[in-house]
Amino acid sequence: MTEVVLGKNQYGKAQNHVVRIHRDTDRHVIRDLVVTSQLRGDFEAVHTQGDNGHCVPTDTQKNTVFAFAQKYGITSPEELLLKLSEHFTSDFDWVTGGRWAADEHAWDRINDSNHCFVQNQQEVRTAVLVTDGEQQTVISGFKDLTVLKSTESGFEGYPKDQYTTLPETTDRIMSTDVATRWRYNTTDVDYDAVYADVKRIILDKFTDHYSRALQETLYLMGKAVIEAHPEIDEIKFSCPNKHHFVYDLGFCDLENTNETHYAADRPFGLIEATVQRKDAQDAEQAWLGIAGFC
Ligand SMILES: O=c1[nH]c(=O)c2[nH]c(=O)[nH]c2[nH]1
Repeated sequence: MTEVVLGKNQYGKAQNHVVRIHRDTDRHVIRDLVVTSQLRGDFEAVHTQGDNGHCVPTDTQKNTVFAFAQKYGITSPEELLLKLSEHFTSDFDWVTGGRWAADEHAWDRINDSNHCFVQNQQEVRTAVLVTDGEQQTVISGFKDLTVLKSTESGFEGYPKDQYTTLPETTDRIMSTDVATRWRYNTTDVDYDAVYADVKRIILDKFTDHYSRALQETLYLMGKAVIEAHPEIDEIKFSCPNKHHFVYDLGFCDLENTNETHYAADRPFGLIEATVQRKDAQDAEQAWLGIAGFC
């Protein structure tokens, strides 16, 4: 007789798109979030017995996201996720944890208007909260922050074999779409302020040195974040190296001294790294469910 058991599971409502206007004064504030709520706990019977007695509907989870946005406002994505987690784990005693995630699109004011906004397409902010019993782990980040430096980057000194054709360079374009996530070692955080500061550090570091490889630049970014923020134990990056090749215009006798480039969209280098506080606690469980490296 083959024995079959239920393994790890979680369920909920994905991608609840909630736009909350804070309109206590004429100067409105907009928070635009896509929120996913998933519960973990004793859901054996719903899977194996057809017994929904423990199955808090995904529809209820969706309603709770919108109700909490209204009731508490959205001060930061992370704080909304923490409220959802505390609610579900305290109101339903078989819910022992879960995973809550939010992507946030930022809006800027048009001409400093009180109520007209233009979407800021710079990056998408991300937040994940994983709750397991008493343990709450918050991982924040962003993706799709496209940056480019037109000089102060090179790549030399690499090993060469019979397959190497890449010429060494001390002056190339370096460009990437920064995707990063960082893990907090506490939930006592001013999430919006730290977010703004981590983004500032990453952009500052991108500019402040001659880069010998994208790897070096990512490490310097991560190191600066960990040094400046004791509440962050590790930060991960996943960054494409968006190659820009100097276009050979010899066919029409035009000189091209590092000016006109062919921006190749593929293949691309893919540079991924974790920078962490030495001796920080391992938190692999919290990273599970994050697609790709980060
Ligand atoms: O910054 C870089 N890192 C690499 O590992 C690499 N490999 C490559 O071909 N070009 C580059 N550039």
